[in-house]
Amino acid sequence: MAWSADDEEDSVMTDPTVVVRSVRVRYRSPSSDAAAMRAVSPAKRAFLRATGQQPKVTVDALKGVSLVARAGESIGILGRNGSGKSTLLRIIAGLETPLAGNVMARSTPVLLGVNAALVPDLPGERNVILGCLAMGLSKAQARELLPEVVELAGIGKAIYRPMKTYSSGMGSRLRFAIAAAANPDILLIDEALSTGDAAFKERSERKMAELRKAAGTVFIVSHAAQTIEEMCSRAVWLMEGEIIGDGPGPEIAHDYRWWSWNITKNEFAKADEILARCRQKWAPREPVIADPDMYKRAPRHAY
Ligand SMILES: Nc1ncnc2c1ncn2[C@@H]1O[C@H](COP(=O)(O)OP(=O)(O)OP(=O)(O)O)[C@@H](O)[C@H]1O
Repeated sequence: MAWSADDEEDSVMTDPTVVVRSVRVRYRSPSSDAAAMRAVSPAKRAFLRATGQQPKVTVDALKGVSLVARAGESIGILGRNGSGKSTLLRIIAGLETPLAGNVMARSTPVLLGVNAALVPDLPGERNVILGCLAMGLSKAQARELLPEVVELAGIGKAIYRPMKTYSSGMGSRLRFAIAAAANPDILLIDEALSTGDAAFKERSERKMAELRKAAGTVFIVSHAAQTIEEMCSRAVWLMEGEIIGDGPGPEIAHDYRWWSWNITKNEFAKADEILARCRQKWAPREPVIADPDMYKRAPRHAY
């Protein structure tokens, strides 16, 4: 089902694959900022200094994010560095628990991350088997998929070399091929697709179209508005942990690109205008699910 702002069904969403409701994620991180040290009590400051520690500060990575993904959608997640894109993917993958809110998924999402559990000392082909096993496939299924993964990754004879000898682009391509070959219902991709050449791009687009056709959902994180524009039916623009806009891929990517361009040119008033327009036109909506039983069937996180 294509995304449509005018779609009456938008308020009651049918066929959801992933539901993210009011998710907040907060990190506590040590900080060398002198102001952070000044903010703690004198006793605590003395303790931290004596033990060589730094005070902790709070980072609100996601500040109440809601979205519903539906079967057949490819959803791009756009935003500047530190806007919360990877955090959102990790939350959807169930790798982190939110401070508040919850995430439901129709099936276990497969996250293709830069830290996918592969072994740098082993050749690419051995890592394909390991990756498939990690996604729950049997050894026989993994062996069967090997040629398809090798073809999709398209890294030639490098497949026989240890992964630690790969360029970052080659590594990303192999990880994408491993994750996609298992035909997951929900595939989460963090920045892999911008690293390939034209042939890889075409193959990966074809694979993603296949997954979507099988009524799956693909999430793609990218800084590159063009990747989102070309590959995603829908896009979510994140800024400082909040959704600025959630709408058709090309339109959101266009707004994001214009906003970024104006920021680069120090045209802050124009950038603010684009932001305000996008917020107004493509504001995220609180999910209302046609089948509330889904929450009972597939709880991933509890309040
Ligand atoms: N483990 C962590 N501990 C503390 N802070 C974190 C942690 N992980 C992420 N953050 C902070 O949360 C915020 C969002 O980070 P996130 O990695 O989700 O951003 P991003 O949009 O994916 O960035 P990038 O485009 O640079 O990959 C950032 O301010 C980041 O510093």
